[in-house]
Amino acid sequence: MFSTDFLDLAPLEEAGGTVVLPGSKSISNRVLLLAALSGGTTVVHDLLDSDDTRVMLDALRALGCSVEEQGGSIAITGMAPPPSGGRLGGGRSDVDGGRPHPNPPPEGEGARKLFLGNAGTAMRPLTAALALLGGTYELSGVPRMHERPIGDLVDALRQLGCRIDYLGNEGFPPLRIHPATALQLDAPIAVRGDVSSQFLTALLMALPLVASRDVVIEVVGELISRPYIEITLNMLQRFGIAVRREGWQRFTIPAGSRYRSPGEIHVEADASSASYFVALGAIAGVRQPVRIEGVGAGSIQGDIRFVEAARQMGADVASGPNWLEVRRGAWPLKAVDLDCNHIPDAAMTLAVMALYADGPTTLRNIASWRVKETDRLAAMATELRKLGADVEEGADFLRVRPPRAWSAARIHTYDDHRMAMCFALAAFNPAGAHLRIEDPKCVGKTFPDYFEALFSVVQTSRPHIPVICVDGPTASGKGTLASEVARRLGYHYLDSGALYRITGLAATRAGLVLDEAHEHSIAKLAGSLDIVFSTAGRVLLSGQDVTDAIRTEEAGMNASRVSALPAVRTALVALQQGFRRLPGLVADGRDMGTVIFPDAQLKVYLTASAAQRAERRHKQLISKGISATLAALRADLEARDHRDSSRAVAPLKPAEDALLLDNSGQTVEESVAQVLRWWEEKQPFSTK
Ligand SMILES: Nc1ncnc2c1ncn2[C@@H]1O[C@H](COP(=O)(O)OP(=O)(O)OP(=O)(O)O)[C@@H](O)[C@H]1O
Ligand SMILES: Nc1ccn([C@@H]2O[C@H](COP(=O)(O)O)[C@@H](O)[C@H]2O)c(=O)n1
Repeated sequence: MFSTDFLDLAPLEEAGGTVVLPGSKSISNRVLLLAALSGGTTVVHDLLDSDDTRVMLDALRALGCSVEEQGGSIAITGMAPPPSGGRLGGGRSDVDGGRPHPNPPPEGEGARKLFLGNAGTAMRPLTAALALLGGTYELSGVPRMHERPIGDLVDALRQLGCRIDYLGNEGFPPLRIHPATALQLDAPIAVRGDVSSQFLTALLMALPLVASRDVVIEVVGELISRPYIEITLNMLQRFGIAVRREGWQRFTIPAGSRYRSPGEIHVEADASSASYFVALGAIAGVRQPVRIEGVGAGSIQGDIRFVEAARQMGADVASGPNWLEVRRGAWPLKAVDLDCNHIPDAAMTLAVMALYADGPTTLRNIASWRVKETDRLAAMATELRKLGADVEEGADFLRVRPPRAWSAARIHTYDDHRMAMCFALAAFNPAGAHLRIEDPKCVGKTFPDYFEALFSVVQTSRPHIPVICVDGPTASGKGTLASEVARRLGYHYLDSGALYRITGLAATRAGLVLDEAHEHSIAKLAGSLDIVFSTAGRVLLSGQDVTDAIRTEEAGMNASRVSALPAVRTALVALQQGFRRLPGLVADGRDMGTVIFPDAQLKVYLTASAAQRAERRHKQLISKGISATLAALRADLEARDHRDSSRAVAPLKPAEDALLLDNSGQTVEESVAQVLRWWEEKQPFSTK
């Protein structure tokens, strides 16, 4: 996951390849709660690992469920019934025993506190289940969760006899739940269906816990987002509850319903997450299709119907039971006028596809967007306008006219995963306008590796991929600076010196003398090195860890010797240029800006006085327990600098367009800040 402040997207050109999608959030959180409410153990395969599922798992643990990792799957052992099989919740007389028994708060504590982040799929169903199960709880979340309505659900539960207080604003979390006194199950329970379908879902999942008789739920108003109710009914069926339904207005939980674990259950991939890759294929699947694995025509998720909408806009989609393949069909895409009530989440992706359409696109019946992670109608309109689109925002619709002139834009994401994911698709704009996605880690809610997945199937020409070069003499701090700048920007990092160090080490180990007479043998060796830079910061040569072996002063000197041989340098060019991958690269060395990436967008030539550098290296070695004298170190580095800058090929020197940075008097943070400022000044959406 990209945990940077922002992620800059270079102009993208095409897409093609395969993505395997993570599990559905909607199914994952329903399955977790149902497993917790069932007796015995349920092994859940392909569970989504994201912020919202982590929040649910933490809550279930706090309630006394056992949660165990089992070879990539999760085993949930449900809340046990009370030891005596007796009644729960303060001695209610109308419900039977044997129901799940949440872990009560420790003696003396008022309420068990559950923090549910911004997960509506945890807040709503847990409110209903805990209100019926008994015990005292406080349910809270992030500030936005406290702005998301829950009043209709609380009203429905209060009709039943549940006792729930608002701890902040009336109608919104945080909530305090007390044990109910007596439950009224004889009259139908009325719940509004036109604000969020999660209220009905919450009741459908909670009421089987107390269905000593038929329990009827009546939906007031037009039920929105019906496909999510279909998922709920489907999951309930898998856990032994056969709800009877009359249209979309009346649902009956039969008397004697009781949760039964299916033992094992597979979570299908997220159809809403698939929408970004369906759109990707429609926009950029020019020479090859984008293949999506994990979800397909057989999906139980309503958002799979996004495929129909994408087809209407021109996407060429082939499908199998659990895969989709999407290519560009009509281009530009065809403008549409659509009722999106059945695909509220995925419809956000249509709003971005509309940027590439041949006329205005209208998305209707999307009022529910206003009460999601953010007010998505307002957020969408604001951010689409930044790109140059003409947008009309209605109470429950959005009309998008594609930009006449695209603008580079910083996309604010409002802590809303879907804003980040769908806006990334604007990077294919024909104007090549740059895009900055703010707070990219918000995708962690449902698809933590979204951007990694995206980068694995998109292509662009090399010159579009940003590169920052940091060249300079030894011990000037290039590696320290470059790796930190890469981390802050979410870019790849190339330590080109390590390649020469490895070559020197491999050649020495092969018994080759590091001189001109062996130039071609060393070059041949350099061209065939099996090198891995591990994510843990280790360097492997043919599977062997050489991290420490290449860091000695001797290895540095040997690197300098082999690097003076032109054939060796040539042998390493393609390898180094191969590091230029999306979303960008920071490379440090001696000739990054002059030879390897002459078109780099920013070149920095980093220096410090020889005395400073010798002192830094001295400290570095001493801290590793390696003894050295300042005088010897200074002599060594001056000898190395001399060899590096006087060699015939790619000598150490500043590129003509490099910015000079003498960091003798600077801290590491000051030099990093300086380079990031220079980088920012080069961005098209710079505030300067
Ligand atoms: N601006 C700075 N102020 C103080 N110390 C620094 C600064 N930059 C780097 N250092 C320290 O100097 C030492 C050498 O830095 P680093 O290894 O990054 O240099 P380098 O230029 O990459 O060296 P080489 O070319 O030999 O690989 C490190 O211990 C680092 O923490
Ligand atoms: N682009 C580069 C990088 C390094 N070298 C040579 O390798 C030696 C070791 O580099 P470090 O950055 O790890 O110290 C260095 O002294 C250079 O001789 C190079 O030529 N080109």
